[in-house]
Amino acid sequence: MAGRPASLSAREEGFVSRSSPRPPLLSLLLTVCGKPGPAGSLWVPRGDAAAAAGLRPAVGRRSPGASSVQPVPDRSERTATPGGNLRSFAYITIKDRTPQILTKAIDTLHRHKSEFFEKHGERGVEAEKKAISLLSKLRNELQTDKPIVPLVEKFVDTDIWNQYLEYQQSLLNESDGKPRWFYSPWLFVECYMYRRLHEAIIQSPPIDDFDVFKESKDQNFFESQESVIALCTHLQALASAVEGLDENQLKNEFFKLLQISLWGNRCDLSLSGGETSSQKTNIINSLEDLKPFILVNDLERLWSLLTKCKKTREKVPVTRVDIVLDNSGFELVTDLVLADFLLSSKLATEIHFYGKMIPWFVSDTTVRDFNWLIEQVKRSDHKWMSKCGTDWENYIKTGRWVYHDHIFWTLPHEFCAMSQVAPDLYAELQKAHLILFKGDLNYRKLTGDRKWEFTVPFHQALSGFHPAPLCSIRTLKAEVQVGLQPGQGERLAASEPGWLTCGKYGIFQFDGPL
Ligand SMILES: O=P(O)(O)OC[C@H]1O[C@](O)(CO)[C@@H](O)[C@@H]1O
Ligand SMILES: [Mn+2]
Repeated sequence: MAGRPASLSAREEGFVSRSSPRPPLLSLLLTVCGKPGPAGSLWVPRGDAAAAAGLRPAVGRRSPGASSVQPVPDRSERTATPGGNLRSFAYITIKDRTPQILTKAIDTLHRHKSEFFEKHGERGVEAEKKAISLLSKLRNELQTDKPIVPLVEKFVDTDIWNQYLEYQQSLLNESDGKPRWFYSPWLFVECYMYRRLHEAIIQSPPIDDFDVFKESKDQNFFESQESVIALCTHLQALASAVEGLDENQLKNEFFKLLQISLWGNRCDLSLSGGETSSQKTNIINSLEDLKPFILVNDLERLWSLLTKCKKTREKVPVTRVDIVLDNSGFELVTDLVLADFLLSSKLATEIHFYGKMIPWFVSDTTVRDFNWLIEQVKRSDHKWMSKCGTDWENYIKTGRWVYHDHIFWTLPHEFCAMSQVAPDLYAELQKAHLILFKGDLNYRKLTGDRKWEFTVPFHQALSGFHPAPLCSIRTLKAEVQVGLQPGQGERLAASEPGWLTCGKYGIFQFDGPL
């Protein structure tokens, strides 16, 4: 790739330089993300520079009167890949992957019809029909690029979502009409899709607590059994040896478990359109081979931070590590194994987890998934696996592990808006000595999903979001990456056009005092 054009770097395009009036909350959102606001433009499914600025492309790009969006080459500045794939990842996601996910959700509801009948009688069947019809309507709206419509139910976050929709509307010129699926920021429409999916379910009582993704999440866990056993066995062996480890050995093990947690992030089910994506081989054996794929490696900084805390434990008895979880199934096991080790190695004394309040991006962890997985691990026939489950349950009972729910994680806002939109959550995160953000979606929200230059410092891309020292642990599955060495991104692009989105590369990217 010939690098990002200077015209797209470090500009306030599309975010702060608008003159149209905004509702008060929206103006607030613009100011909290730093003055003059995050640089770089947003990813838009049918994005070119104008669309990225929130401006509609010329009407001619859409066949007049056409009921569906025709695939057209995305001539966005980001597509200068050798070999010439002219479509952005955002476009492909909204055009292909999200309808596929909706189709799978509809199919899942169909397959549970008799279960709904057994549980709720005719009402269950009627509810299933209703949910399916709402989801089909949603799929149609998306595929035909209809306007984004407000949410209609009354859930805890309905008002804030609708305010955010107004904000998106306010970014458009009067003649542009309503925000639409293919011409709005990708992060926003992708989140909106999952929120509308949830709306379809909660509008269909008595099956309003049905998680259409539960089955796939559970399947991912079961298919990864061998790796889970290997990990639990490794963890238990480590726990019994940990006291005798010297500083270097301990550091080595810490790095190993962090890398396992990183590669666990390859198992998300949204990138694969809801298809199975589990860990079938023992990941511990692959760590050395995978090292060259770590593009940013700030592990030493995590180590020095936590060892410093450990050394001053007499003065400050609590070291708290917060983990903003991503996917359930195998990835969650890797995170819990890491969390367990942090306690047994005394690198931390308390772990706080954050999950999603509603089913999200197919495989994201909800409290139900969290509890279910621990229960499964505990009930295993395998001695060491079951020991892990018992320990984990005890950590929760004794408060060494704490699970938090917050609706902010399933809002479309980038994290620099958190201190204003969810000050209670921001205050909670401020109590941590270190926050680990798992996964790609969290990275997109940390960086605002903007077209940053690859060399922009991570600290800058966070746009004022600094609740505590933090680290993103993420495999790359979206076209945003900051903090690279000069030339690094360009070299990767030249040798591997899909490097940003294929999930093969990973980062440990830290922000905090040195
Ligand atoms: O589970 P993760 O690592 O957040 O990955 C989910 C990713 O998959 C995608 O949905 C792929 O489209 C991205 O939008 C998202 O960032
Ligand atoms: Mn996820």
